[in-house]
Amino acid sequence: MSAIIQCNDLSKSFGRKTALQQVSFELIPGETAALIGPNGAGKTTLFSILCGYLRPDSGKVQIFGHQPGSHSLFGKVAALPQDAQFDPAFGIGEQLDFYGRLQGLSRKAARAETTRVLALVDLSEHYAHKASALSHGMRKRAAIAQAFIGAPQLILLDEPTAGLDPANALHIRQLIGRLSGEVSFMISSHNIFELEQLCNKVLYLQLGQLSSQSNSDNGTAEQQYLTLQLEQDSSDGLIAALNQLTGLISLQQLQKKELVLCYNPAQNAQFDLAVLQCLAVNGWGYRNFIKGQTLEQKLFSV
Ligand SMILES: Nc1ncnc2c1ncn2[C@@H]1O[C@H](COP(=O)(O)OP(=O)(O)OP(=O)(O)O)[C@@H](O)[C@H]1O
Repeated sequence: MSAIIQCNDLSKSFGRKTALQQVSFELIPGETAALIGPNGAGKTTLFSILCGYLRPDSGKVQIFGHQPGSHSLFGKVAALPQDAQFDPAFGIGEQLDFYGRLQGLSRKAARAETTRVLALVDLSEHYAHKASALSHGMRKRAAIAQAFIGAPQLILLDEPTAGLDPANALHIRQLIGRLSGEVSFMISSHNIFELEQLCNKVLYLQLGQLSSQSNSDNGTAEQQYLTLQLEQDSSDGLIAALNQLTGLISLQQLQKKELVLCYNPAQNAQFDLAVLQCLAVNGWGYRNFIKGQTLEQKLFSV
């Protein structure tokens, strides 16, 4: 299967500051990738290289087999930069029309495309409004609409929900989730929970190096995980009872109310049911019963 993004040994420095060091990864069709890392890890630098705004010092990067920024990618790759801004002097619809025109659409087609993408982000009524008249969340949604213009096959979103309230962030997550069957996304965010819901591939950058690439599978045929969030603090009695269950490999207490159970499904295909029964019989309540580990647990081995 040919890769959508292919990065090999990508390095980039700014003076003596190394922003990326021999970063290699690929994104294949059907994958939605999360780019995670602490402040200064190199996420924006990597995005800028993928968008063709910056050139790497060394290494190779190809998108759909072409160099980032190349003419062949015109209309195929769209991006939402972290600090995307609209000109405060013009209506947002007019500016979206302009982006459509830049993609080669006729005036009429560009207007129709603006109508479509404004509806996607729930801003249909705001065609004529200037950016300065919109709230921060609405401006962010309008910027995201810009990335959906035309028919891009890859959309790079740098912190798409940063600064949004929970309702607006949910709206954007739902939109990305809905479109991810048709379009490939690469998304950077500090919100691990959000990325866990949206992405099936995780790239973890730290000090410019890719320290972990995990596909969000949840274990192997021999080893599966259950995460249990309890209503009350766990007790010796509860842990002793769970330790009796057939198939249990290990039990880890992450917090007073959170346990991760690793088990072998070949030894007990109904392990999850057995856990629920054990809780019910003993009158122990639970708030959440998650099949698998959370992304936070996987990345940071907590
Ligand atoms: N134009 C630049 N000139 C000098 N140093 C830069 C430049 N751009 C980035 N850097 C440095 O490169 C490193 C990576 O920065 P980058 O912005 O890519 O990180 P990031 O992971 O996007 O951070 P954040 O989460 O804070 O946005 C940082 O140490 C930063 O200071």
